[in-house]
Amino acid sequence: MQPSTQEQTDKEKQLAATAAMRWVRDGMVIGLGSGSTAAQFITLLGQELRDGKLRIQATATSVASETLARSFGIPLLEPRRGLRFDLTVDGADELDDQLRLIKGGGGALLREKVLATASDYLLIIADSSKLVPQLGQFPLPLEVVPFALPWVLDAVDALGGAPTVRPDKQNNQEMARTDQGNLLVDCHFKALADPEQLALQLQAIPGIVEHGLFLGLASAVLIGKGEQVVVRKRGAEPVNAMQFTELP
Ligand SMILES: O=C[C@H](O)[C@H](O)[C@H](O)COP(=O)(O)O
Repeated sequence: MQPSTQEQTDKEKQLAATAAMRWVRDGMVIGLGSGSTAAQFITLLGQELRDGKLRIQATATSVASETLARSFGIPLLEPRRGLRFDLTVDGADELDDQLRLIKGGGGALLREKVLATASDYLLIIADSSKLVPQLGQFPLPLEVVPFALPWVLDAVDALGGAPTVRPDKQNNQEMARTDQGNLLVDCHFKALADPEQLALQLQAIPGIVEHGLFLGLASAVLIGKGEQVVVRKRGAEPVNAMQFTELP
């Protein structure tokens, strides 16, 4: 029997997360991403740590990832000045061949961008459905301060973003809240002709704490496709992850 699309996607996520373990070195300080693919990576990392094969320290990008990391006894570092990460491993909702990303489908974009920016190496792990010719089919998430919501919606509408406020998963009548207590707005631009320009426009709107465009941040992307995992770097041909040698 052929595996379902969901089974295939899950397998590709698992393969990408497994390949990412090649990037991990003993003693590293690691940023832990959020979402289902990052959770696979945290699980593998936790298992190695439990088996005594690895000593690392980490900081998580969401309460959910922190809880998972704690369940394996991964030592967690609180935010502090000067803290940098040797490596952060995270998922993505969409990515293009220039390693531009849309993130925040799970609402964790703010902490994810903070850690991505404080990292020497951001490794993105994803299944093959995430690689697209042009960003924008996946709604672009914004984290928004509740007081500013009406004006943010007006401003995003004026940019053609057809914004919707994300409902809470458990209770559709309520609005979803981020780990910081802010709201999430999803923008339906459909196709992002100029992500860099859009990022500047969004940054200029008061009340938007962060947007889900991650531009120039990813060092490399690991994509599970079928039985293989390929590494993509900006301006380079994809390489099989097992043969890739430019590890951090
Ligand atoms: O806010 C969530 C994050 O940006 C995730 O990394 C992203 O949504 C991808 O999640 P998944 O690995 O579950 O597809």
